Amino acid sequence: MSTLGIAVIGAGRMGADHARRIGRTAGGARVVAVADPDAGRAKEVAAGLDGAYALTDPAAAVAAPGVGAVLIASPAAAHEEAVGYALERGLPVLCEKPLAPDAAGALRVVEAEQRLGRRLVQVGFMRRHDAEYGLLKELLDAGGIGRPLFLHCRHRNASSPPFFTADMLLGDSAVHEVDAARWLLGQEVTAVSVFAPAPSSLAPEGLGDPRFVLMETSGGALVDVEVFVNCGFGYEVRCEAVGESGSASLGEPQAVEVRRAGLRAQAVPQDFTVRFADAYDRQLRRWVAAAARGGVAGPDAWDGYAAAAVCEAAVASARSGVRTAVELVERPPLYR
Ligand SMILES: NC(=O)c1ccc[n+]([C@@H]2O[C@H](COP(=O)([O-])OP(=O)(O)OC[C@H]3O[C@@H](n4cnc5c(N)ncnc54)[C@H](O)[C@@H]3O)[C@@H](O)[C@H]2O)c1
Ligand SMILES: O[C@H]1[C@H](O)[C@@H](O)[C@H](O)[C@@H](O)[C@H]1O
Repeated sequence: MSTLGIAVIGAGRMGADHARRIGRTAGGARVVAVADPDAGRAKEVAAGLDGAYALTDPAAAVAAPGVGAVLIASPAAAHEEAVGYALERGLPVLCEKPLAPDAAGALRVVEAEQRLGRRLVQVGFMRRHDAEYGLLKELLDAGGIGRPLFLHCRHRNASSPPFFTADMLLGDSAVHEVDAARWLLGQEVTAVSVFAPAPSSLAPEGLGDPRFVLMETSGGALVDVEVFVNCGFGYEVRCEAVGESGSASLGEPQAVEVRRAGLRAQAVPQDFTVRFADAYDRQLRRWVAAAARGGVAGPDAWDGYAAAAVCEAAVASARSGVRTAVELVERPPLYR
């Protein structure tokens, strides 16, 4: 089997992390080019990879000799353009979430794939590759707790980066729960309402952190999400599914429990690269195997579009204070 050459677009935190993982865990692939407008970052990441070269132009990286697939980890606003470079060349793509910052951009990707007549774009909703989420999905699909009535979700980050905005709290963070809910339930989100307590005085001003998101689904379930990106104590993602005949939950701490000095304690992971390390590896292995055959293995461009549309409605609801319906175009046959 020949080795799949990958161009990594965006050499920040996630680009660097994925690039390292490709060499370590995704057999049959290697990074051949790294592109970032910040030449120093591209060089630094490429230097840690055997034989990869650094560029500042994403289009040139995608067109570089030996590139057979593209991993995009630039900021959301740059995703659509980079996906376009890959699709022009018929190359498989793993694009970090969100597929685009708005539904219109994500829909243009769906339309470009339809013109090609092939699904080439996978979106980096890595929770679908997490072992606990996988078990919950199997249980729900098997009817193990009956018809699902509720998903109660919590999404907490220790702190948000300096560039984080109120809209990103929904489009960049809660977007994971939007995708997970659609996937776990096998239903679309039809309406969304966003509520907020008085913002945490410990969060950056103007961020409106935390938020409470309530989603209604096509099958009559309700999904609530606490998104709190400056909780201070660590990274915590939990989900409890409640069905007609039982409940199931994930995200309880997996760490060793220590009893000392009158306390019983377990460490909380400090960020996503720890909590979802296995999921990122599994996502890469599955994508590399599928990309070598010219396809995808996980959430596709339609999923990226549907999630973007829900987040856009959530942003509208957060601004207006009003329940907002989610409008989706008809699902094209390519994604059925
Ligand atoms: N799946 C996850 O758990 C997860 C976690 C963190 C971030 N993300 C996603 O990954 C993406 C990147 O996030 P990050 O935390 O690595 O951000 P980052 O700011 O650390 O890195 C982004 C990099 O992209 C570069 N860049 C800017 N414009 C570019 C362009 N037009 N083309 C190529 N590179 C460009 C920047 O110079 C920077 O080096 C975002 O979409 C984010 O939502 C996903
Ligand atoms: O980009 C990151 C990433 O997607 C994390 O998984 C999520 O927990 C953060 O809230 C988000 O900002």
